[in-house]
Amino acid sequence: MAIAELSPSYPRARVHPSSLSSRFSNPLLSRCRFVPLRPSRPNGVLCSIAPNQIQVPVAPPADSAGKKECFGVFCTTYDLKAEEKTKSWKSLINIAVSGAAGMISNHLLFKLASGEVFGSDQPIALKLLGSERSFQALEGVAMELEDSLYPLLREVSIGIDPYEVFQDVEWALLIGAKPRGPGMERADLLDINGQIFAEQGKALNAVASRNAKVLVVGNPCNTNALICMKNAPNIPAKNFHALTRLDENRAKCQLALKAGVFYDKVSNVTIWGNHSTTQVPDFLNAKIDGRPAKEVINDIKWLEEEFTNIIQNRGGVLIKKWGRSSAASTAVSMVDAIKSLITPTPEGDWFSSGVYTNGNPYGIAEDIVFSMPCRSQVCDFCVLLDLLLRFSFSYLLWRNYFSPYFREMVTMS
Ligand SMILES: NC(=O)C1=CN([C@@H]2O[C@H](COP(=O)(O)OP(=O)(O)OC[C@H]3O[C@@H](n4cnc5c(N)ncnc54)[C@H](OP(=O)(O)O)[C@@H]3O)[C@@H](O)[C@H]2O)C=CC1
Ligand SMILES: O=C([O-])CC(=O)C(=O)O
Repeated sequence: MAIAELSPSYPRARVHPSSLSSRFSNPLLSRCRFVPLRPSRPNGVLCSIAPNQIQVPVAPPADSAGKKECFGVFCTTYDLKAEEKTKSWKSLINIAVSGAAGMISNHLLFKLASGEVFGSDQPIALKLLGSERSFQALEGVAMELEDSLYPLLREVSIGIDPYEVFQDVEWALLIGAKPRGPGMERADLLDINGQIFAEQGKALNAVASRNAKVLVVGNPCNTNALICMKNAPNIPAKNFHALTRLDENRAKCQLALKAGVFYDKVSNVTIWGNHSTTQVPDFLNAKIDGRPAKEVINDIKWLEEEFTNIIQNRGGVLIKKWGRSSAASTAVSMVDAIKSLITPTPEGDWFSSGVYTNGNPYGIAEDIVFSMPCRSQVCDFCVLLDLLLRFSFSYLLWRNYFSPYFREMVTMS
C-alpha cells in the first residue's frame, strides 16, 4: 500500500557524542554526567547532543565505579532497590515522547512525571525525541524536569534519532509534527507530517518493545497513525491509537453545559471518524446522569446542528483566538486516553479512540484508522492487555436506532 512506502525523513542513524556534566542539589541525583554515545547500546536510550557541543567525555567519579553509567540528565548512580520507598513500586517503564520540546509536551511531560498518568507506584523513564533544531530546547525541558524533583521520574534521556530513542519503549506518545495555523485544515499537514510517522513507525518496528502502545497526536492524527502502523508490522495493529479523546472531552463539556449539569454526569460519548471537521460526535447514545442525552436536552435541532458544528470546529475556533492550536487540553486528553487504556472501562461505558478498522462491525471501511467506541481490559499489573472494539453498539442498535442520516454521516466521515 502506498502509505506504507513513504520514505524516511531522517537518515537511518545519527549519533553525536554528548558532553555536559551537571550536579544536582538532590542527593539522589548527584554525580550526574553525560558520556559519549555508542551507536548500538542494547538497553536504554542514547543521549544525543548537537555537534557544536561535542566535548571530551567526563570521566566517571571514582566513587561510582562499577555502577551503571548514566545517560541524559538523570543519572542512576544510586541503587533504586535500596530505597525504602521504591520497594512497593512496579518495575520501570520506558515512555517515548516525540515533539518533546513542543507546546503539548510541555504540559504532558509533567503529568507523566508526577504519577498522574501511570500511577503513584509506577516509576518511569522518559525518552524525549526532538531534532537538531530543537535540541537546546529539549535540554531546557530536561532541566525543568530535573528541577521538579519528581520521585517517580527515574531517568530522562534526550535524542534526535528515533532508532535510539525508541529502544525498548513500552509507550510511544507521538506528538512531534507541524501544527496547523489559521485557515488551514488538518489534512493540509499530511504532506509535511506523514513522512515523520513513516520514519517513526519504522524505528518503532525495529527497536521498540514488541507490545508497545502507540498514541499518535500529530495531525492529521488518524492518517498518521495508519502510516505509523503500516510501517511497524511487528507491533500489533490494535496497539495503535489516534487521539480523538480531546473531541470526546469537548463533546462532554458542551452536553453538560447545555443540560446544566457538571461534566462528570455525561458518559457514553463517542466520536466517530477522523479527528477533523468530518467527525461525528454521537449524541444519540450519549447519556447524562444515566439517561439519554437527547431526552435530557430535548432539543434535537441544537444537537444535530449546533452541537455537531461546535465539536467539529472547536480546534479551528481556538486557533483563531489563540493564534496557535490547543495544547494544555490536548495534554489532558492524552492523559485521559492513556488512563482509559490501562484501566478497565467501567461497566456500561466506553471511550473514543482512533483504531484500526479491520473486523469492525459497523460497516466502516476496512484498513483505515477511525475513531469508534472502545473498551479496555487490563491485566493485574496494569498494562494494557487487550483492547476490545466492544460492540457496545450492537450492529442491531446501529441499524435500527441510528437515523439513516446519522449512519451515513458516520460511514462517510
Ligand atoms: N490529535 C489531537 O487532538 C491534537 C493534535 N495536535 C497536533 O499535535 C502536533 C503538535 O502540536 P504542538 O505540540 O502544539 O506543536 P509545537 O509546534 O509546539 O511542537 C511541535 C513539535 O513538533 C516537531 N516538528 C516536527 N516536524 C515539524 C515541522 N515540520 N514543523 C514544525 N514542528 C515540527 C517540533 O519539534 P522538533 O524540532 O524537535 O522536531 C516541534 O517542537 C501538531 O501536529 C498538532 O496539530 C494538536 C492538538 C490536538
Ligand atoms: O485544530 C488543530 O489543528 C489542533 C487540534 O487538532 C485540535 O485542537 O483539535
